[in-house]
Amino acid sequence: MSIATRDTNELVIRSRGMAKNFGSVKAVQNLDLDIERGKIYGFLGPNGCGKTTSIRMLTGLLTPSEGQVDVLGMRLPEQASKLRYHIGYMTQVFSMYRDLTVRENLSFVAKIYGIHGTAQSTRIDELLQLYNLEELANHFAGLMSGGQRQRLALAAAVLHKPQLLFLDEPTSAVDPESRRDFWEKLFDLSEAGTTILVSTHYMDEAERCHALAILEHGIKRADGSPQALMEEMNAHVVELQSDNNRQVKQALISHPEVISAAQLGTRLRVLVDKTIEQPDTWLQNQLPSEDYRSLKRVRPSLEDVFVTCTGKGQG
Ligand SMILES: Nc1ncnc2c1ncn2[C@@H]1O[C@H](COP(=O)(O)OP(=O)(O)OP(=O)(O)O)[C@@H](O)[C@H]1O
Repeated sequence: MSIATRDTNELVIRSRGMAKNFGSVKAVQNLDLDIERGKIYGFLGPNGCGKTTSIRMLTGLLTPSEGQVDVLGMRLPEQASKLRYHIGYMTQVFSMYRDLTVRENLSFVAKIYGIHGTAQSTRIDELLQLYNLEELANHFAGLMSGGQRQRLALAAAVLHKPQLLFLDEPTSAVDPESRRDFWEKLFDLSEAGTTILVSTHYMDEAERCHALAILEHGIKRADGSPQALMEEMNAHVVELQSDNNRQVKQALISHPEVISAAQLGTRLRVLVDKTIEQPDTWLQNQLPSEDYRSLKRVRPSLEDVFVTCTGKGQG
């Protein structure tokens, strides 16, 4: 059965056991994904965890070493050339021509997709307006700011109205305000039915996704909605205030039950293994009372989930 013919919770991307080896480097291992239509799905992980390699396999640009991959009902790599007309891909590195103007770049992309004449100029005018590029239409892409380039790259990626959009770390070179505006555009696209797969190493960005996978060393450590990941996290979070945080931290991380103790200004955010039923009482028993001024349980964040499932414990 073609997976694109289901009408409820239709899967746009389904992979089983997807893997890629580069010689002895296992860039992606045994990756299972189920991504539903219209959702914004995130790949969260540090540099080198396999985000780009996974995206390149899902776009059909790279052949997996192993596994079964279906995207928009097309089997990869066999149907990769057909898939290309139905997806948009915004690469990590700015890939527009720097010595062409904004309009010329968009016109070039339109021609690749066979959009000519009035259809082309109408669509380009629409995109210039939508992505706030009208006044920059005749500017050279190479002379624009990070935020402007990003808007141009997004306009180019959606020019042919793809059903599925891949964005590889799209906001790493832009300021917070441009990031916020960019995410507004992504929600507009999602609302209109476009499925978006976005990779990031920013926690706040991952938290905006409908669902995400946390990747480390090419392995999926966890997946689900940000809310579910936080609720199901394998640790309790306790914050304490102390006058000698450095020392208290050292004392705490010597306990195997303490997954991490991270200093945040004057606070220490401590992740305690879920097997400890009363983490606040347990911590009080481990520390002399003069070592802290206050100690309380707090709600987990996505960063806590990331630390817990990747073992990045001593941060
Ligand atoms: N063409 C290649 N040849 C050899 N090794 C590669 C190749 N492409 C990626 N790798 C290796 O595969 C691993 C995953 O890389 P990948 O680029 O997918 O990670 P990433 O999460 O996207 O990181 P970044 O954000 O830095 O791009 C890394 O160890 C990388 O060095």
